[in-house]
Amino acid sequence: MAQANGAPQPVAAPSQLYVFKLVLLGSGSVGKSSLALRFVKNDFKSILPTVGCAFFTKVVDVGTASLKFEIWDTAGQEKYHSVCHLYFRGANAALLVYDITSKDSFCRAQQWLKDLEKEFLPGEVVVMLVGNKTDLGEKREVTFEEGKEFAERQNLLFMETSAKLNHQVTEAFSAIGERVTATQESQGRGVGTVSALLALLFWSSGTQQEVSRRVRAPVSWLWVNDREGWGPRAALGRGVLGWGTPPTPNNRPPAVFTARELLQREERKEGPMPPRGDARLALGRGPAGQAKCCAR
Ligand SMILES: Nc1nc2c(ncn2[C@@H]2O[C@H](COP(=O)(O)OP(=O)(O)OP(=O)(O)O)[C@@H](O)[C@H]2O)c(=O)[nH]1
Repeated sequence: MAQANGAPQPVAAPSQLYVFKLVLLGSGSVGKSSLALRFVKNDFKSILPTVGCAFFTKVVDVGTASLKFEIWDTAGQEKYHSVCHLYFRGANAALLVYDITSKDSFCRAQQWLKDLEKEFLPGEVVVMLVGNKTDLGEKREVTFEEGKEFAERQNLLFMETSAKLNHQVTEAFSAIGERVTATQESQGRGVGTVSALLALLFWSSGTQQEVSRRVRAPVSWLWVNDREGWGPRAALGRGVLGWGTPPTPNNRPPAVFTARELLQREERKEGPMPPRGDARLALGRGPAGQAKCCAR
Protein backbone atom coordinates (compact mmCIF):
# COMPACT_ATOMS: atom_id res chain seq x y z
CA MET A 1 0.00 0.00 0.00
CA ALA A 2 1.27 3.47 -0.90
CA GLN A 3 0.62 6.24 1.65
CA ALA A 4 -0.78 9.66 0.67
CA ASN A 5 -1.72 12.20 3.41
CA GLY A 6 -1.40 9.36 5.89
CA ALA A 7 -4.16 7.36 4.20
CA PRO A 8 -3.34 4.05 2.56
CA GLN A 9 -3.84 4.11 -1.19
CA PRO A 10 -4.17 0.99 -3.30
CA VAL A 11 -1.30 0.46 -5.70
CA ALA A 12 -2.58 -0.16 -9.20
CA ALA A 13 -1.83 -3.72 -10.21
CA PRO A 14 -0.39 -4.11 -13.70
CA SER A 15 -3.27 -5.04 -15.97
CA GLN A 16 -1.46 -7.57 -18.12
CA LEU A 17 1.17 -10.17 -17.35
CA TYR A 18 3.23 -11.34 -20.29
CA VAL A 19 5.12 -14.53 -19.56
CA PHE A 20 7.70 -15.52 -22.07
CA LYS A 21 10.41 -18.04 -22.53
CA LEU A 22 13.85 -16.83 -23.50
CA VAL A 23 16.71 -19.21 -24.34
CA LEU A 24 20.36 -18.21 -24.09
CA LEU A 25 22.48 -19.84 -26.78
CA GLY A 26 26.12 -19.67 -27.78
CA SER A 27 29.50 -21.33 -27.37
CA GLY A 28 31.06 -22.16 -24.02
CA SER A 29 32.46 -19.29 -21.93
CA VAL A 30 30.96 -16.46 -24.01
CA GLY A 31 29.17 -15.20 -20.88
CA LYS A 32 25.60 -16.51 -21.14
CA SER A 33 25.29 -17.36 -17.44
CA SER A 34 27.01 -14.10 -16.50
CA LEU A 35 24.50 -12.10 -18.56
CA ALA A 36 21.60 -13.93 -16.90
CA LEU A 37 23.09 -13.42 -13.44
CA ARG A 38 23.71 -9.74 -14.12
CA PHE A 39 20.16 -9.21 -15.38
CA VAL A 40 18.40 -11.23 -12.68
CA LYS A 41 20.54 -10.45 -9.61
CA ASN A 42 22.75 -7.57 -10.76
CA ASP A 43 25.76 -9.67 -9.83
CA PHE A 44 28.95 -10.78 -11.54
CA LYS A 45 31.09 -13.58 -10.17
CA SER A 46 33.05 -16.55 -11.32
CA ILE A 47 30.63 -19.27 -12.45
CA LEU A 48 31.33 -22.92 -13.26
CA PRO A 49 30.45 -24.00 -16.81
CA THR A 50 26.73 -24.76 -17.09
CA VAL A 51 25.76 -28.42 -17.05
CA GLY A 52 22.70 -29.14 -19.20
CA CYS A 53 20.66 -26.00 -18.59
CA ALA A 54 20.10 -23.45 -15.82
CA PHE A 55 16.84 -21.64 -15.21
CA PHE A 56 16.19 -18.10 -13.99
CA THR A 57 13.09 -15.94 -13.75
CA LYS A 58 12.63 -12.21 -13.42
CA VAL A 59 9.54 -10.01 -13.51
CA VAL A 60 9.89 -6.48 -14.84
CA ASP A 61 7.10 -3.90 -14.60
CA VAL A 62 6.67 -1.75 -17.69
CA GLY A 63 3.89 0.80 -17.24
CA THR A 64 0.60 -1.04 -16.95
CA ALA A 65 2.05 -4.43 -17.87
CA SER A 66 4.49 -6.85 -16.27
CA LEU A 67 6.92 -8.99 -18.19
CA LYS A 68 7.97 -12.28 -16.68
CA PHE A 69 11.18 -13.57 -18.22
CA GLU A 70 11.65 -17.31 -17.96
CA ILE A 71 15.30 -17.63 -18.89
CA TRP A 72 16.75 -20.95 -19.99
CA ASP A 73 20.53 -20.73 -19.92
CA THR A 74 21.86 -23.58 -22.06
CA ALA A 75 25.31 -25.14 -21.74
CA GLY A 76 27.68 -23.96 -24.45
CA GLN A 77 30.20 -26.77 -24.22
CA GLU A 78 30.28 -28.91 -27.36
CA LYS A 79 29.35 -32.10 -25.48
CA TYR A 80 25.91 -30.62 -24.69
CA HIS A 81 25.19 -29.33 -28.20
CA SER A 82 23.07 -32.29 -29.27
CA VAL A 83 20.56 -31.79 -26.40
CA CYS A 84 20.22 -28.01 -26.62
CA HIS A 85 17.38 -28.07 -29.10
CA LEU A 86 15.27 -29.76 -26.41
CA TYR A 87 15.16 -26.43 -24.59
CA PHE A 88 13.90 -24.54 -27.67
CA ARG A 89 10.37 -25.88 -27.32
CA GLY A 90 7.85 -23.10 -26.69
CA ALA A 91 10.52 -20.37 -26.76
CA ASN A 92 9.40 -16.84 -27.67
CA ALA A 93 12.88 -15.38 -27.87
CA ALA A 94 16.55 -16.29 -28.04
CA LEU A 95 19.71 -14.42 -27.11
CA LEU A 96 22.45 -15.64 -29.41
CA VAL A 97 25.62 -14.76 -27.55
CA TYR A 98 29.21 -14.58 -28.77
CA ASP A 99 32.40 -13.23 -27.22
CA ILE A 100 33.78 -10.21 -29.11
CA THR A 101 37.33 -11.48 -28.38
CA SER A 102 36.65 -14.78 -30.15
CA LYS A 103 36.01 -14.99 -33.90
CA ASP A 104 35.28 -18.67 -33.44
CA SER A 105 32.40 -17.93 -31.04
CA PHE A 106 30.97 -15.50 -33.63
CA CYS A 107 31.06 -18.20 -36.33
CA ARG A 108 29.45 -20.64 -33.91
CA ALA A 109 26.65 -18.14 -33.22
CA GLN A 110 25.86 -18.30 -36.93
CA GLN A 111 25.61 -22.07 -36.62
CA TRP A 112 23.28 -21.72 -33.63
CA LEU A 113 21.04 -19.54 -35.77
CA LYS A 114 20.75 -22.35 -38.33
CA ASP A 115 19.74 -24.71 -35.51
CA LEU A 116 17.04 -22.26 -34.45
CA GLU A 117 15.79 -21.95 -38.02
CA LYS A 118 15.27 -25.70 -38.16
CA GLU A 119 12.95 -25.56 -35.13
CA PHE A 120 10.95 -22.39 -35.81
CA LEU A 121 9.03 -20.79 -38.63
CA PRO A 122 10.40 -17.42 -39.84
CA GLY A 123 9.39 -14.69 -37.38
CA GLU A 124 8.08 -17.17 -34.83
CA VAL A 125 10.84 -16.45 -32.36
CA VAL A 126 12.49 -13.08 -31.68
CA VAL A 127 16.28 -13.40 -31.87
CA MET A 128 18.88 -10.97 -30.61
CA LEU A 129 22.57 -11.33 -31.45
CA VAL A 130 24.70 -10.24 -28.50
CA GLY A 131 28.44 -9.55 -28.61
CA ASN A 132 29.56 -9.83 -24.97
CA LYS A 133 32.75 -8.77 -23.10
CA THR A 134 33.10 -5.25 -24.52
CA ASP A 135 35.32 -4.47 -21.53
CA LEU A 136 38.01 -6.53 -23.29
CA GLY A 137 38.14 -4.16 -26.26
CA GLU A 138 41.91 -4.46 -26.70
CA LYS A 139 41.52 -8.18 -27.49
CA ARG A 140 38.59 -7.68 -29.84
CA GLU A 141 38.44 -10.08 -32.83
CA VAL A 142 34.92 -9.23 -34.03
CA THR A 143 34.17 -5.60 -34.88
CA PHE A 144 30.89 -3.93 -33.97
CA GLU A 145 30.16 -3.51 -37.70
CA GLU A 146 30.64 -7.24 -38.41
CA GLY A 147 28.14 -8.14 -35.71
CA LYS A 148 25.67 -5.47 -36.80
CA GLU A 149 25.90 -6.37 -40.49
CA PHE A 150 25.31 -10.05 -39.81
CA ALA A 151 22.35 -9.20 -37.55
CA GLU A 152 20.83 -6.89 -40.17
CA ARG A 153 21.24 -9.49 -42.92
CA GLN A 154 19.46 -12.06 -40.79
CA ASN A 155 16.85 -9.63 -39.43
CA LEU A 156 18.02 -10.02 -35.83
CA LEU A 157 18.17 -7.46 -33.04
CA PHE A 158 21.77 -6.62 -32.14
CA MET A 159 23.64 -5.28 -29.12
CA GLU A 160 27.10 -5.41 -27.58
CA THR A 161 27.28 -5.91 -23.81
CA SER A 162 29.60 -6.41 -20.87
CA ALA A 163 28.20 -8.59 -18.11
CA LYS A 164 31.28 -7.66 -16.08
CA LEU A 165 30.75 -3.89 -16.26
CA ASN A 166 26.96 -4.11 -16.48
CA HIS A 167 27.03 -2.40 -19.85
CA GLN A 168 23.83 -2.66 -21.92
CA VAL A 169 22.68 -5.85 -20.14
CA THR A 170 19.29 -4.61 -18.93
CA GLU A 171 18.88 -2.79 -22.22
CA ALA A 172 19.40 -6.02 -24.18
CA PHE A 173 16.83 -7.98 -22.17
CA SER A 174 14.40 -5.05 -22.23
CA ALA A 175 14.69 -4.65 -25.98
CA ILE A 176 13.93 -8.30 -26.55
CA GLY A 177 11.05 -8.14 -24.04
CA GLU A 178 9.58 -5.15 -25.83
CA ARG A 179 9.85 -6.82 -29.23
CA VAL A 180 8.17 -10.02 -27.99
CA THR A 181 5.40 -8.04 -26.33
CA ALA A 182 4.85 -5.89 -29.41
CA THR A 183 4.73 -9.00 -31.60
CA GLN A 184 2.23 -10.70 -29.31
CA GLU A 185 0.07 -7.57 -29.10
CA SER A 186 0.08 -7.02 -32.85
CA GLN A 187 -1.00 -10.62 -33.38
CA GLY A 188 -3.39 -10.77 -30.43
CA ARG A 189 -6.43 -9.14 -31.93
CA GLY A 190 -8.37 -12.24 -32.77
CA VAL A 191 -8.36 -15.94 -33.51
CA GLY A 192 -10.54 -18.04 -35.75
CA THR A 193 -13.12 -20.47 -34.44
CA VAL A 194 -11.06 -23.48 -35.46
CA SER A 195 -8.05 -22.09 -33.61
CA ALA A 196 -10.26 -21.41 -30.61
CA LEU A 197 -11.48 -25.00 -30.52
CA LEU A 198 -7.97 -26.32 -30.98
CA ALA A 199 -6.76 -24.06 -28.20
CA LEU A 200 -9.33 -25.56 -25.88
CA LEU A 201 -8.19 -29.04 -26.76
CA PHE A 202 -4.58 -28.17 -26.05
CA TRP A 203 -5.16 -25.80 -23.18
CA SER A 204 -4.91 -28.29 -20.33
CA SER A 205 -1.68 -29.70 -21.70
CA GLY A 206 0.50 -26.64 -22.05
CA THR A 207 1.39 -23.12 -21.13
CA GLN A 208 -0.24 -20.14 -22.78
CA GLN A 209 2.74 -19.79 -25.10
CA GLU A 210 2.74 -23.46 -26.02
CA VAL A 211 -0.97 -23.34 -26.79
CA SER A 212 -0.48 -20.24 -28.97
CA ARG A 213 2.34 -21.99 -30.75
CA ARG A 214 0.38 -25.17 -31.35
CA VAL A 215 -2.68 -23.41 -32.73
CA ARG A 216 -0.46 -20.92 -34.57
CA ALA A 217 -2.51 -18.05 -33.12
CA PRO A 218 -2.19 -15.87 -30.06
CA VAL A 219 -4.27 -17.01 -27.10
CA SER A 220 -5.05 -14.91 -24.05
CA TRP A 221 -7.17 -15.46 -21.00
CA LEU A 222 -10.24 -13.36 -20.44
CA TRP A 223 -10.64 -12.18 -16.88
CA VAL A 224 -14.22 -12.87 -15.89
CA ASN A 225 -15.39 -10.71 -13.02
CA ASP A 226 -18.51 -9.24 -11.53
CA ARG A 227 -18.12 -6.02 -13.49
CA GLU A 228 -18.41 -7.94 -16.74
CA GLY A 229 -21.23 -9.98 -15.25
CA TRP A 230 -20.33 -13.10 -17.16
CA GLY A 231 -21.54 -15.99 -15.06
CA PRO A 232 -21.47 -19.42 -16.72
CA ARG A 233 -25.05 -19.00 -17.98
CA ALA A 234 -24.35 -15.66 -19.64
CA ALA A 235 -21.13 -17.05 -21.02
CA LEU A 236 -22.88 -20.06 -22.50
CA GLY A 237 -25.54 -17.78 -24.02
CA ARG A 238 -22.79 -15.82 -25.69
CA GLY A 239 -21.27 -18.87 -27.32
CA VAL A 240 -18.38 -19.26 -24.92
CA LEU A 241 -16.26 -22.23 -25.80
CA GLY A 242 -14.52 -23.04 -22.56
CA TRP A 243 -13.55 -22.02 -19.10
CA GLY A 244 -10.75 -22.84 -16.73
CA THR A 245 -9.46 -22.05 -13.30
CA PRO A 246 -6.65 -19.50 -13.18
CA PRO A 247 -3.26 -20.77 -14.30
CA THR A 248 -1.06 -22.10 -11.51
CA PRO A 249 2.25 -20.35 -10.70
CA ASN A 250 3.98 -22.34 -13.43
CA ASN A 251 1.23 -21.11 -15.76
CA ARG A 252 -0.44 -24.47 -16.29
CA PRO A 253 -4.20 -24.27 -15.82
CA PRO A 254 -5.18 -27.03 -13.38
CA ALA A 255 -8.69 -27.59 -14.73
CA VAL A 256 -10.62 -26.85 -17.88
CA PHE A 257 -14.39 -27.06 -18.31
CA THR A 258 -16.66 -26.39 -21.21
CA ALA A 259 -19.14 -23.65 -20.38
CA ARG A 260 -21.95 -26.26 -20.39
CA GLU A 261 -20.12 -28.47 -17.88
CA LEU A 262 -19.54 -25.45 -15.70
CA LEU A 263 -23.20 -24.55 -15.79
CA GLN A 264 -24.18 -28.11 -14.86
CA ARG A 265 -21.75 -28.04 -11.97
CA GLU A 266 -23.18 -24.76 -10.77
CA GLU A 267 -26.74 -26.09 -10.97
CA ARG A 268 -25.79 -29.28 -9.10
CA LYS A 269 -23.65 -27.23 -6.71
CA GLU A 270 -20.75 -29.48 -7.49
CA GLY A 271 -17.11 -28.52 -7.21
CA PRO A 272 -14.55 -27.75 -8.22
CA MET A 273 -15.70 -24.33 -9.39
CA PRO A 274 -13.51 -21.36 -10.09
CA PRO A 275 -14.11 -18.84 -7.29
CA ARG A 276 -16.57 -16.09 -8.24
CA GLY A 277 -14.78 -13.22 -9.91
CA ASP A 278 -11.70 -15.36 -10.20
CA ALA A 279 -12.28 -17.40 -13.30
CA ARG A 280 -10.63 -17.06 -16.62
CA LEU A 281 -12.33 -17.77 -19.84
CA ALA A 282 -10.23 -19.38 -22.51
CA LEU A 283 -11.88 -18.18 -25.66
CA GLY A 284 -15.32 -16.93 -26.50
CA ARG A 285 -17.41 -16.16 -29.54
CA GLY A 286 -19.09 -12.78 -29.45
CA PRO A 287 -22.79 -12.22 -30.21
CA ALA A 288 -21.99 -11.67 -33.88
CA GLY A 289 -20.71 -15.23 -33.99
CA GLN A 290 -17.24 -14.06 -34.76
CA ALA A 291 -14.48 -15.73 -32.78
CA LYS A 292 -12.60 -13.45 -30.48
CA CYS A 293 -9.83 -13.74 -28.00
CA CYS A 294 -9.73 -11.39 -25.07
CA ALA A 295 -7.27 -10.42 -22.40
CA ARG A 296 -8.31 -9.05 -19.06
N1 LIG B 1 35.88 -9.73 -19.02
C1 LIG B 1 34.67 -10.30 -19.04
N2 LIG B 1 34.51 -11.57 -18.68
C2 LIG B 1 33.27 -12.11 -18.72
C3 LIG B 1 32.13 -11.38 -19.13
N3 LIG B 1 31.07 -12.19 -19.07
C4 LIG B 1 31.50 -13.39 -18.64
N4 LIG B 1 32.84 -13.34 -18.42
C5 LIG B 1 33.69 -14.41 -17.95
O1 LIG B 1 33.72 -15.42 -18.96
C6 LIG B 1 33.78 -16.72 -18.36
C7 LIG B 1 32.62 -17.56 -18.85
O2 LIG B 1 31.40 -16.96 -18.39
P1 LIG B 1 30.04 -17.80 -18.29
O3 LIG B 1 28.99 -16.82 -17.93
O4 LIG B 1 30.22 -18.99 -17.42
O5 LIG B 1 29.93 -18.28 -19.79
P2 LIG B 1 28.84 -19.28 -20.43
O6 LIG B 1 28.63 -18.82 -21.82
O7 LIG B 1 27.63 -19.37 -19.56
O8 LIG B 1 29.64 -20.64 -20.42
P3 LIG B 1 29.04 -22.16 -20.48
O9 LIG B 1 28.31 -22.36 -19.20
O10 LIG B 1 30.25 -23.04 -20.60
O11 LIG B 1 28.17 -22.25 -21.66
C8 LIG B 1 33.76 -16.48 -16.84
O12 LIG B 1 35.07 -16.49 -16.37
C9 LIG B 1 33.16 -15.09 -16.71
O13 LIG B 1 33.60 -14.45 -15.54
C10 LIG B 1 32.32 -10.01 -19.50
O14 LIG B 1 31.40 -9.28 -19.87
N5 LIG B 1 33.62 -9.54 -19.45
